[in-house]
Amino acid sequence: MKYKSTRGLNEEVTASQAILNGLAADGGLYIPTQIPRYEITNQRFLNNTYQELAFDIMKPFLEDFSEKELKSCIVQAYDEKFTNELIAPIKKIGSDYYLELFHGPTLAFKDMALSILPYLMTTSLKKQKIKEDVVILTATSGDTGKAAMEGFSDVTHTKIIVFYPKEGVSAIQERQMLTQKGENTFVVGINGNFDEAQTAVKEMFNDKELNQLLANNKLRFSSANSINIGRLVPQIVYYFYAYQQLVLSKEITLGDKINVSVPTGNFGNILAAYYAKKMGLPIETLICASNKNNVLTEFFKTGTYDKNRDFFVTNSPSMDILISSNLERLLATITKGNTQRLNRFMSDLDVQGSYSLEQDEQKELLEFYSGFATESEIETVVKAVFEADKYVIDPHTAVAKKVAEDHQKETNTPLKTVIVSTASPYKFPAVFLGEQVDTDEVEKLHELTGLEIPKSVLELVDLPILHDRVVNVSDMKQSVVSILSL
Ligand SMILES: N[C@@H](CCOP(=O)(O)O)C(=O)O
Repeated sequence: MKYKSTRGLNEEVTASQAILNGLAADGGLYIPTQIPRYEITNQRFLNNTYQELAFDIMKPFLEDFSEKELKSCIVQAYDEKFTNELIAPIKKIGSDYYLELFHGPTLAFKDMALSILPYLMTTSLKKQKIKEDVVILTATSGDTGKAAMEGFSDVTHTKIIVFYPKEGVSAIQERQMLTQKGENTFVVGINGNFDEAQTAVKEMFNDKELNQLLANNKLRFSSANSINIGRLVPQIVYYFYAYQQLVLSKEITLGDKINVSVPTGNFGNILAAYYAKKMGLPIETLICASNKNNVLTEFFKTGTYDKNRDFFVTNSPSMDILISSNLERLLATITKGNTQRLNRFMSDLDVQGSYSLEQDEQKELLEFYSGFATESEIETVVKAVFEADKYVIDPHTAVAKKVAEDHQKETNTPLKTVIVSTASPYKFPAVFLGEQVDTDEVEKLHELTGLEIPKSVLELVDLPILHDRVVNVSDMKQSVVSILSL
């Protein structure tokens, strides 16, 4: 198994090279040259622990990792830093199935991949005999940044620089980032939105002058965003694991189809579900759930992607995104290797802010159902779920729940739908409480719901603020130069 660029660069690289590079040299995203099959009827599937399943699913994607290397990465990643021994438990609430992906150290689904990425990265450095240190450039709308810094904190031969929209994350998300320890961690607020952060980061990856400066200082860039296949591949695992749990609890029979509803921003999480389906997981419909920044809803309904619209800062900030990077990987499947066509889409997106698929290219979109939730719908859902079942969900999960309901109403599907629960409600207490609250006021959520406050949230209030950089978007490159003393 090798990886190639979505944009047609005539070079195939190994998994460890793709992980180290992050982005291909032509600006494209790495995609696997083939998607391996995983038979859920195999003898091991139903008996596997999360860690064992992670090995079986990830191994074919990481062909140049030895069995010993991959097992060591998995064992170090999925350990007691997850507060639930199942790592990614399914909770049946009423007639819903929530796949809880927030039991990691930073309380968001990003921990599922960012707990293992540092190990994959350092193993890749050794495998490729690279003497340079890696600078992980990351753009975040709130969750990736903290999870990436936590994962890479004080990891030798790495430095991590995170850019986040200063006015576009929750108070808890910001405090989580600003209190991050580790000599090698840097976080920079920007006067701009996530799209601007991500675009500038991608530009830096392909900035020849900057890369030369890095090389002169024995450094090289990589990414902790889901554009890196080292982020994407570990995210495939929990879809199989969810299915396994549904079978074991007799909610479904092995072979039954299910739907998954995924809160979607940068399109990485739902793309992992799409890859799981291609590998053989019986998923009928991939429900792409957006917030008010509903560029993807329109895309799946019309075949036109148009980012020329207002950018809203919402109560589900991690999904405040209008340029969903990973959609490029879906386009690579849709265009069936016609990289000229894909490049046309990408340049149209750059130049005019939109592109449209032809009728025959829209067939693959039928795998998806799309919908969105407004801010007030999110609040209503959060409250309704609590009133009905005394279960607290975060606003991103509420988006997935609302769009799953829309899908159910519209299609009357008899299939079970897994709602992907991407963050702890304690990261966004304001939505339940109906008022902005600071870090020292989160017990209000506990008083009203009885939901246990995670230790890491309780500790936040006493941790010192360690980062205070804020820059304009146009100064992001300069801030990297200055942080790295280039
Ligand atoms: N929702 C993300 C945005 C970046 O997405 P990623 O999955 O590509 O890292 C965030 O919380 O930062």
